[in-house]
Amino acid sequence: MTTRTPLMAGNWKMNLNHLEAIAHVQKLAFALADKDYEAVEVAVLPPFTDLRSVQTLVDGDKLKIKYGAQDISAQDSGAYTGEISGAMLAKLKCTFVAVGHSERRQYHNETDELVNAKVKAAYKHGLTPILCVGEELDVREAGNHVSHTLAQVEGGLKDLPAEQAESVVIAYEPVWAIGTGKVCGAEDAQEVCAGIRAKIAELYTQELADGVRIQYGGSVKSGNVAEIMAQPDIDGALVGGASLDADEFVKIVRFRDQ
Ligand SMILES: O=C[C@H](O)COP(=O)(O)O
Repeated sequence: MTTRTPLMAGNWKMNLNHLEAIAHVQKLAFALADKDYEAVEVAVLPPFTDLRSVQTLVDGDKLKIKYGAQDISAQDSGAYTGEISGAMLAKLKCTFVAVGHSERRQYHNETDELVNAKVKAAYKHGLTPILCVGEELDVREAGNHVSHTLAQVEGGLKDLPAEQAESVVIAYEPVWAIGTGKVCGAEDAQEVCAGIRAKIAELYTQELADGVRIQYGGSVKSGNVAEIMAQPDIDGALVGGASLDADEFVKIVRFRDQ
């Protein structure tokens, strides 16, 4: 049986300036240092303006916490005002980059085609994309949540070679559960995550799909993380609001203790 190391990632969204970021990561590192958390990968996704400060801290103190960006340009360089390239993120030694978060899809009209180009840009620069997918409330109510989400997975991975797809992280985030306090039931989330794994097996191989990590995101807290992580096809969490509270995020990382 394939063992997948859980990935607990905090997506700070547009919160915490670079000074607050340093204090926050120091707090996380201190709180996590007193107990072995080797079996869980921990990452933070700060705003772009914090990344250099986080890199300096992580490098300087040799922290095990990984970090990444919340978005990436599909372009390599040039006249794209406001965009940040994969090369820039790689230079800051980012490990991860979130791609296609629902807030990017909703507020910046990101399509599956653009998301796919961003996934490819991430790999081009040695970054691991966290491909975010998930349905809106009306889609869930119409019973089309699985097909909708699988279409986003297929679109995001289009023409991606197996040697890249094998390391992709998929984050299933039902849009109606993001920041609302409404958690998708663990079994409902499992249903979709199992579907995602089956779709990846169909696109590639079962062996490849068995190694891909699938996160759940949407109002994850210390109080519900254990039940979510107990699902066989859920390998981590993409945590928004609760990741801004260092003590709460540490509890989420230590989901096995909850
Ligand atoms: O990327 C994280 C998700 O959007 C979840 O956010 P949330 O934990 O605040 O619901």
